[in-house]
Amino acid sequence: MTTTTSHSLAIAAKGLRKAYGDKTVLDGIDLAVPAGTVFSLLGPNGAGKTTAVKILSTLITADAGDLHVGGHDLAADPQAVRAAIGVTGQFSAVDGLITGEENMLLMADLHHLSRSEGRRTAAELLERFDLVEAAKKPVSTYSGGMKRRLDLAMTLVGNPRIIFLDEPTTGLDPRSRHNMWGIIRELVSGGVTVFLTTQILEEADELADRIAVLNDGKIAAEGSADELKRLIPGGHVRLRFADPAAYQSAAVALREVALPQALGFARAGGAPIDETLSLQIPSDGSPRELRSILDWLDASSIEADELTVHTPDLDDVFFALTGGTKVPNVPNQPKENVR
Ligand SMILES: Nc1ncnc2c1ncn2[C@@H]1O[C@H](COP(=O)(O)OP(=O)(O)OP(=O)(O)O)[C@@H](O)[C@H]1O
Repeated sequence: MTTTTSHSLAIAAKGLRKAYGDKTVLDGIDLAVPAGTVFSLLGPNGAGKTTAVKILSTLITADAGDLHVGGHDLAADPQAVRAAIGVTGQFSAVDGLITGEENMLLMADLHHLSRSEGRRTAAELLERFDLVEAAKKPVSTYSGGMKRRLDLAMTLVGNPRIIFLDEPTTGLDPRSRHNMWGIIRELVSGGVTVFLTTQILEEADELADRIAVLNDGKIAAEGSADELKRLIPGGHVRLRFADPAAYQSAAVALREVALPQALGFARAGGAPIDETLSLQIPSDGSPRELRSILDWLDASSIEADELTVHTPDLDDVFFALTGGTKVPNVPNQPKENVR
């Protein structure tokens, strides 16, 4: 980022502020999104993600901030910004009463395309977004995934180089979500810049080059997914027992046996999680540490029924940075590798 000039930034915000009454939503945040990348803004409900999108896409004005989108000053030339961007998401322009094709043609009209060019663009995009069969049907009959695809297709009519996607896959089933991710990746490989807000941390992990976590009006942390994961502790090995007696003796052994501190056992004994008969041992998940844990289990004649390795994921980052649940004692996290 240090080498990125303001020239190659698709979105640049300095000191962006917005308050509603006495509630400060954005407390002077800085954003820098290089052209052709995906930037994801994460944050708990009400953190101000949509507010940021609305400001940067000219729908509402900021109270303060030096804001540039597509190289244009947002305050001085909002028209030029509007010409450079597309917005889809929570405030979608899709009209459910007319057909998908009619929605597309309406959009082509708004962009002052000629009749033939409008028809050609609509046909191309309907094809690209797998909506040809549905094109002549009212949008009210579309599934959630089809509506999102149409929404994005409509946004692309004006060939924007910067797209704001406000929670683009909320409510979609996993297949539709993955389809949408594929579409977004394709856009980015064509040079489009994507500003993405999402509640789905896996989505940011999958798509974003850089992620910023918004909390209490400030950017709590910013970086690539891997950089953010490295910010917080949370790696551990979890041993699960089917037999309460085996669990008990392992818990006692873990507390009593002097485990080598150098291997990260300083908090040996971890916090027993009673209902799940599980024990956690802080660990970076490296083969060396795993071998050491397995050796210790053998030497202590402890038979665990399951051993899982948990490395910090974006959920952990989110919890840690937004003041949520303590890291890492979150039982039954989905992203574990059972060994
Ligand atoms: N027009 C408005 N008038 C007053 N308060 C508003 C207005 N719009 C948003 N807010 C408040 O500003 C805060 C930020 O809202 P915003 O919709 O930007 O959050 P968000 O991060 O997008 O949340 P979510 O994840 O729930 O969509 C919230 O507390 C919201 O209630």
